[in-house]
Order: sequence, then structure tokens, then C-alpha cells
Amino acid sequence: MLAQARLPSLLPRLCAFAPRLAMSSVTGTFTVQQPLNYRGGARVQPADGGQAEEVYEPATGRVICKLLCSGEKEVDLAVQNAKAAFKIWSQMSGMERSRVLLEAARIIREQREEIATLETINNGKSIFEARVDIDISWQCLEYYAGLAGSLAGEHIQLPGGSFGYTRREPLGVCVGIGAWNYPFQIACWKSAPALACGNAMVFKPSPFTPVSVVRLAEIFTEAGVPKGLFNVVQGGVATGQFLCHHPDVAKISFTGSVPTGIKIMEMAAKGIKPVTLELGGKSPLIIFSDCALENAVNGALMANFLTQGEVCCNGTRVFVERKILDAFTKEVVKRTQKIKVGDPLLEDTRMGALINRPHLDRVQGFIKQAKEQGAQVLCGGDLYVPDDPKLKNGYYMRPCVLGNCKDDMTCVKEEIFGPVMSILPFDTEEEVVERANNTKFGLAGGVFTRDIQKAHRVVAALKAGMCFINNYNVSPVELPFGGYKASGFGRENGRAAIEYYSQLKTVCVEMGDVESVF
Ligand SMILES: NC(=O)C1=CN([C@@H]2O[C@H](COP(=O)(O)OP(=O)(O)OC[C@H]3O[C@@H](n4cnc5c(N)ncnc54)[C@H](O)[C@@H]3O)[C@@H](O)[C@H]2O)C=CC1
Ligand SMILES: C[N+](C)(C)CCCC(=O)O
Repeated sequence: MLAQARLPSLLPRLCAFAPRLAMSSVTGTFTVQQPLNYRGGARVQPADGGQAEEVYEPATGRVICKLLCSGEKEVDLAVQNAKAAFKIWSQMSGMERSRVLLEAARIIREQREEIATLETINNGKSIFEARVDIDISWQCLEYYAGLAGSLAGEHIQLPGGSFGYTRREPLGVCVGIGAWNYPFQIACWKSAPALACGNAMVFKPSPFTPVSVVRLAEIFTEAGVPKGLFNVVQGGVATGQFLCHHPDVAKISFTGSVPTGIKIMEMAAKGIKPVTLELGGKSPLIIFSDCALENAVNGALMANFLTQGEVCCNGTRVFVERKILDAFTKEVVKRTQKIKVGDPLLEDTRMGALINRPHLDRVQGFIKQAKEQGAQVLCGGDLYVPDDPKLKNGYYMRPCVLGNCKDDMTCVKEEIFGPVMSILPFDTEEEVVERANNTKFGLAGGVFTRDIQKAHRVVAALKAGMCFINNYNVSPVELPFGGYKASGFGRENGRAAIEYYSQLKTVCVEMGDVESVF
């Protein structure tokens, strides 16, 4: 209802973008007709490739469009466009770039509802959450717009009045390769620092979620970036490989799984290209008995059930001090059972549909295996079939809490990437820190306690790149985000990301005569 009620104010812009969306921001009606590649400042059909993949609306299982995968020629055209735009953009001052990025942020804010709706339709997450994603996206652009004007090097004095200075220079054409869980936000987390530093970008979203990133490309053009500065190519493995192997690509920033991350790094190694890898996780959330229980329960829900549990930094191993195990478990199960699953475009829905059927089956497989290995399903875990007939073929399940878990169970060791929380009791701080770190991953971690010394001591001991004290999965764009160990390296967000989208040139200046040793 609310989605329909909003329509009149959105109509003019929606029609300008995609005529069908105006009539169809109701689940089960949206289709995409326009090309999904973006090159040289416009939507284009790919020049080659052309293998078609179906793109789904997870809420209904309906095909919303066919994706034409970009071939080698199309990838090359996108890179050449980016190269040409780079020449203009990299010569502009930081303040000039800042103004364009701020305008892009403003347009995203203005179109928040439309972009969030696109994201919900293509990803399956609730509209409530998609709006938050879009807010984090424009905040990211604003943040890097703010930094663009003050990117600078150092001035170093040398003997005899000589001196040196450093210049922070862009890398060139950067490639962004994204996952399907936060399509628009991932594209912003990569493009905002890249563009602020003076780079151009060719972005490839996941073939499951190709739609919203093209909107971002249109917004950049509308905001005033040179045509070709931000291009979108579409496709899966083959398209990604063409990008990574392209000799004119200077850097690859990848968000996705560990196995793909390894392949990206191998391809990058051949061209000596720097990489940023944002990979998977199996993060610990440690709940001490002296916590504020209600906050800890809220934190555990935030750590596990955003975006149907399809979040890389989720705290899926919930370690609970044995003294409060029963009280915590009872409350967390009660609250999980209350999560409203269903049509993601409805205002009161808090969990939508998983990305696709194979992924839902995979998550179900993990739950089945957990039961076989002795875990106890305390709630959820079963498929959910909404009453609304149009949702019958959607990919829904009820959020799941597993009790009686042991550290060596598959559900505790492997990333499930679905709404499945594993509860693990512990007795001492020393023991829990060791168990928390006993994983190949190291993306995130969290601690709930009222004891500030213990909180800082424990996060200092966690081998993870993003730690939370008394909260979880909040994402202020001012803070760097990224992993330790198999969760990758490089950082997104915060000042730190500048390091990964720029290179330092040192200039040594002689003020005297050259004293030759020859
Ligand atoms: N650390 C982080 O920030 C995040 C990590 N992830 C991780 O991503 C995974 C889920 O996302 P998926 O899309 O299933 O991951 P994926 O690794 O299958 O695909 C990610 C992207 O890489 C592309 N790709 C696949 N094979 C490629 C190849 N050989 N060369 C170049 N590109 C290739 C895909 O088309 C897609 O765009 C989970 O493991 C999750 O933890 C997801 C979101 C955030
Ligand atoms: C926004 N946040 C923190 C919930 C998740 C961001 C990382 C990801 O793309 O999975």
C-alpha cells in the first residue's frame, strides 16, 4: 500500500528512467527493458558477448530481464572510454572533483526511494533496509567529496636548502567487481574513493543484481563527471576475467567469495596490479554475562539477520557466557520468531527473500547438516511460503537459531551466508578469545560487556579487521572496513581507502650544484 501511495510524487522521475517502474513498484510487476551496459555516458547494448542470463526478482521467482554478458570487445571499449575520461578527470583539482561527487550524493538522496525500490526488487531485501543502504551510499560519496580537496603529499627538508615532496596521484583505470548482497552500496564504496582520488572506473556487478549500478552510472553523468569516467559492464566469470587481464587496468577492487578472491589475485599478479579483496567471514560475537542483555540480543539480531543473513561481516558464531546462556537464548529465539518475513516491498517486512533458489537450497543444506551433526534448531530454518499467491515461487525461509553447537560443526566453521545463527556457550575470557580466533577468516568481531577494560582487551586480542563494542553491523563511512587473514586485505571507507586508490610520487629537488662522484 505504502509503495503505491508514494507513487504520485515519484512519477516524473520514474518515467524518465524506466517507464515500467512507475507502474510497478509493487512486487511482481517490474521489468527492465533498457540496456544494462553503460559506456561513454550512456546505456548501450554490449558490442559483443551476448550470452543471455536470466535475472530474477527473488520475492517472486519471476524473470525481470535477460542479461547480455559483455565480451572481450565490450570490456575493451569500456576500458578505453575510462582511459579517455581519466585524462580529463585526473587533471581537475580535488575541489572540482568534490563538487561533482557532492552533486551525485545529492541526486542519490533525491532518488532514494526509487533506488531503494530497484534494490529491493532485484536483491530481495526489505525496502526498510534498502533505504538504509542507499543512505550509506550517498554518505560515502559525501565523505570522499570532503576528502578530495585535501588529498596532499608531504614536504621534506633536505640539507643545503634542498627539499623533497610527495604527490598523491591517481592510479588510472580501476576495476570494481561486486557481490550481489549490497549491489548499489558496494559500487559506491568502490567508486567514491576511486573517483575522489582522480581515477576512472569500470564496474561489473554480480550477474544476479545488474540493475541498480546502472542507475549510479546515470547519476554520475548527471552530476557532471566526464563521459566514460564510470562505466558498467555486465556478466559473470568470463567478463570478470577480461577485466582482470586487461593491460590498461591499473587496479582491481573485488568484493566476493574467498575462492574467487584467490583467482582475482592470481590474475592481478600477472599484470602486477594492486588488489583490494573484501572476502567472506565467519565472525565471532562474544556476549559476556555482565552485558546489558537487551542490547546484546539486539546486537545478535543485527549481527545475523540483516539482508536475510547474506552479509560478509555477520557475527554468526555467537559465544555466550554460560551463566546467561538460558536467558540470552530464550530472548534471542523469542525475538527471532517475531521477525516479519515476506513481501520485501511492504513497509513492515523485516526479512525478504534470499537471492536465488540454488542459494536457498545451499542454506537449507547447511541446516540439515547441522542437525545431522547434533545441533538443535531452536527456531526457524524451514522454508516459508507466504499467503500472497504472487510470492509462492519466492526464495523465503524463516530465520534460524541453532543451539547445542560445537566448534567443529560445519555450521560453525563455514560461511553460510543466510539467516542462521549458531549459539556457543563459553566459560572464560581466555577460552573464548582462543575459540573466536580459531578460524581461517578474520573480517569482523564483536563484544558485549559493561566492563570497558575487558571490552578493549578482548577486541585487541581478536584477529579481525572490523570490531564492534556493544553494537554490531553499523557502518559509519568514516571508519575503515576490511579483513584480516582469508577475509582479504585493503580497506574500504575511511581515510585508509585513499591509500588503495592512489600512488605516491616522490620528487627530490636540488637547490645547490651537482657534486658528481665521477
Ligand atoms: N568482505 C566483504 O565486504 C564482502 C564479502 N562478500 C562475500 O561474497 C560472497 C558472496 O558473493 P558472490 O557474488 O556469491 O561471490 P562470488 O565470488 O561468486 O562473485 C563475486 C563477483 O565476482 C565475479 N566473479 C566470479 N568469478 C570470477 C572470476 N573468475 N574472475 C573475475 N570475476 C569473477 C562474480 O561475477 C561477481 O561479480 C560471500 O562469500 C561473501 O562473504 C560479500 C559481500 C561483502
Ligand atoms: C553494511 N553492512 C555493514 C551491514 C555490510 C557491509 C559489508 C557487505 O557488503 O556485506
